[in-house]
Amino acid sequence: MADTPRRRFLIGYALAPKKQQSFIQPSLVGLAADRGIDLVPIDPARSLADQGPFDCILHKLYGDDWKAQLQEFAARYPDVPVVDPPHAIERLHNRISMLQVVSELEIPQDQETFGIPSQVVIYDSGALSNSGVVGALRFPVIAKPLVADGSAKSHKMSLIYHRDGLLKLKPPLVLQEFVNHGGVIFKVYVVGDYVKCVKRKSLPDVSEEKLECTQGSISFSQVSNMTAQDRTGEQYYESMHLEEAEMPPLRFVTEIARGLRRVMGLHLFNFDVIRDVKVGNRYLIIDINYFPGYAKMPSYEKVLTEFFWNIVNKKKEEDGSNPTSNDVDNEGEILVDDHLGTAGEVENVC
Ligand SMILES: O=P(O)(O)O[C@@H]1[C@@H](OP(=O)(O)O)[C@H](OP(=O)(O)O)[C@H](O)[C@H](OP(=O)(O)O)[C@H]1OP(=O)(O)O
Ligand SMILES: Nc1ncnc2c1ncn2[C@@H]1O[C@H](COP(=O)(O)OP(=O)(O)O)[C@@H](O)[C@H]1O
Ligand SMILES: [Mg+2]
Ligand SMILES: [Mg+2]
Repeated sequence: MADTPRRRFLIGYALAPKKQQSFIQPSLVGLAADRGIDLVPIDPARSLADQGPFDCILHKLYGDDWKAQLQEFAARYPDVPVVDPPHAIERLHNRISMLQVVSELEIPQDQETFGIPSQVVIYDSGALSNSGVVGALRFPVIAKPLVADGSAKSHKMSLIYHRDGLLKLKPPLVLQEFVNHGGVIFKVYVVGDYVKCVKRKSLPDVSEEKLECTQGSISFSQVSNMTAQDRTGEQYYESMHLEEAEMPPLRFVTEIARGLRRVMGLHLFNFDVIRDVKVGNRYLIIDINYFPGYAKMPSYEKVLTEFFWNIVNKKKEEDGSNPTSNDVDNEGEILVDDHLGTAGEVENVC
């Protein structure tokens, strides 16, 4: 007797063209197809509810029209998961509400502690010269656009050495104390119950001497995404030995990832963590991003395919039955495959 054909699942994705190009690689589409999952593009210009039928919607699009489309879809197909719900993503579009979630985490802080850098939000230019507002901040500070909506503008930042450097800034923005962290940033990628921490180059430390003799400010954008070419001529980056930087403890980043996931109700995000050089066991979360650049994660195809499989098969991520395995290639990075609810499964395969 012939085998019953295996059921196929349809995941519709709605992504900006650049994101589609980086994320929807033939290798991902192929691996997912081997597991019975077809990834198909959604046309956002057409009614979403009239496309499909889908077993899951995957998206990173914003705007009221798209939100209305998702709402209409959810009303018609309440059982189809939308990864992730717009209301949960939206708190990441503001750099204040984004980091408020960190204070909601209930994680014991024994060997390591965590938090966020001191910061103030500035809505109007007058506040930039108001001692009552900026007086409590220690310089240098980083000025970040308040809005984090994925636009190039929302990534444009300045490192400000002194108070007079604040005056040319354009609110609304967040002024956040710059914390010396040895020029290394840890990016923790979360895919459902899967957590992976990698290290990247960051801004160099600012010494007291440098602070005293430096005027004004410098502008930068997406430092950890810079290529070697972007940095040509900068001796600092050439002299840095990223591979020597110690990783944060696995259990610690995994607990934070798990806590953030629970508080935010998101499946797909990453967060940026720095380690305070002055207090070696203190970690600061400085940024949380929805649906980041997963294609930069080694074996992202496998991790994402397992995630899709769990979603369409309605596997509870907490039940320990997630088949995501630890055997993916990790190229010297920390890889944690955290089956929520099952203790002691954190693994360092560096
Ligand atoms: O494009 P990539 O691969 O650099 O990914 C970007 C992320 O880089 P990362 O994975 O953290 O190194 C990037 O992370 P950072 O903000 O640079 O920490 C953002 O998530 C960015 O999305 P958006 O512009 O904020 O909507 C991400 O951009 P999109 O891919 O979503 O456009
Ligand atoms: N408080 C801080 N102290 C030291 N460096 C920081 C701080 N905040 C940001 N940075 C540096 O600036 C970069 C960009 O800031 P981030 O908040 O991650 O913005 P983006 O959303 O554009 O990635 C970080 O990757 C890190 O290198
Ligand atoms: Mg960042
Ligand atoms: Mg960001």
